[in-house]
Amino acid sequence: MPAVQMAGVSKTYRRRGGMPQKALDSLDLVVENGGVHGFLGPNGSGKTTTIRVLLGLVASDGDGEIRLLDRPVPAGLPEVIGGVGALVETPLFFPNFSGRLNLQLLAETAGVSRNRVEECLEIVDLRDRADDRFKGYSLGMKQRLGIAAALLKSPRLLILDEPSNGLDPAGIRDVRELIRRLGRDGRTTVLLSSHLLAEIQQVADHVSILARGRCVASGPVHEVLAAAASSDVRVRVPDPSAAAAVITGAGFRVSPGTFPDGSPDWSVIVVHAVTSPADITRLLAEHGHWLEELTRATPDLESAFLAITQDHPTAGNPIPGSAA
Ligand SMILES: Nc1ncnc2c1ncn2[C@@H]1O[C@H](COP(=O)(O)OP(=O)(O)OP(=O)(O)O)[C@@H](O)[C@H]1O
Repeated sequence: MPAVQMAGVSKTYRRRGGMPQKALDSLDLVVENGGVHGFLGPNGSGKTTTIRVLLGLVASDGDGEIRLLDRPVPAGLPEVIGGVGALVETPLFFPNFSGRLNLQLLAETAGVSRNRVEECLEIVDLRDRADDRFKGYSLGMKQRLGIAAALLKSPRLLILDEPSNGLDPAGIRDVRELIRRLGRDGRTTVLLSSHLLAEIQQVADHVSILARGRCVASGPVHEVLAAAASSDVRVRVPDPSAAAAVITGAGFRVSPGTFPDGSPDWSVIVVHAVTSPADITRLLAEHGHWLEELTRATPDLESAFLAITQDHPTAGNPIPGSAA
């Protein structure tokens, strides 16, 4: 059974005096058990709302079906919430208490043993600093303590909402390493929400991409990349602008390659939606353009993400013509 199943779930925020905002629009999401499932989407695409709905922190519009660890949400939440650990916002800890004491207090409330506190400190690599005061921790250490707190109850599902937000590069690296380790332990399924493509690409096995409150792509990371890559080819010829005109004239859509800084590189032509690369080779040869190079474009997740979300602009989804 998947850890998370959502089918046709919508959520509209209604604010007094404001336009209703449709944050989730008939969302379908399946998170299979095990490993790290990346939940990727631009700001405002509905990631946090999805997590809040899953945890019963906000109510959906009442349509569709939500199941968490195979129990219906919200009715069955009390049965399964003990098996879910979540880091949704920066957790509150006592600044003058040590990391260890903070965890021990939480463990007592949750009926968790002190041994487990030590295990969790070990998992997040904070044992050496466990007796230091929380307020002296770096942001990355604070975040790792938050993850340790979410792990206390040995959850089957760990939900992390943008855990790298605000961290410096070293903090990001440590949190990334930790998530990787957790995904490999075989007991925990990690649902990792992020707008940072590199983060998802480096740690997730599966990814669901959200745009405007809908899931627009889902599957193993390499398959999502391959699907986005399969129809683009990169072409190098001595006279790119004349060749681009020929290719466009034959009905193909082209765009320039990109330099690492994101600026256009017109020495490379990217031809989109190519079923057979041989068609491009023949077309160019017929017009006297001899190929120096033709390769399938293999975008990183960032390009795939942009291509996939291009048709799904985000920034909230006000419902036209309606008043709150
Ligand atoms: N409490 C709220 N009241 C009204 N609108 C809201 C509320 N919370 C979120 N929204 C709107 O719902 C949409 C989805 O927001 P949400 O926070 O779920 O997206 P997100 O993908 O998590 O974005 P971010 O990465 O910026 O947190 C946005 O348009 C947002 O402005």
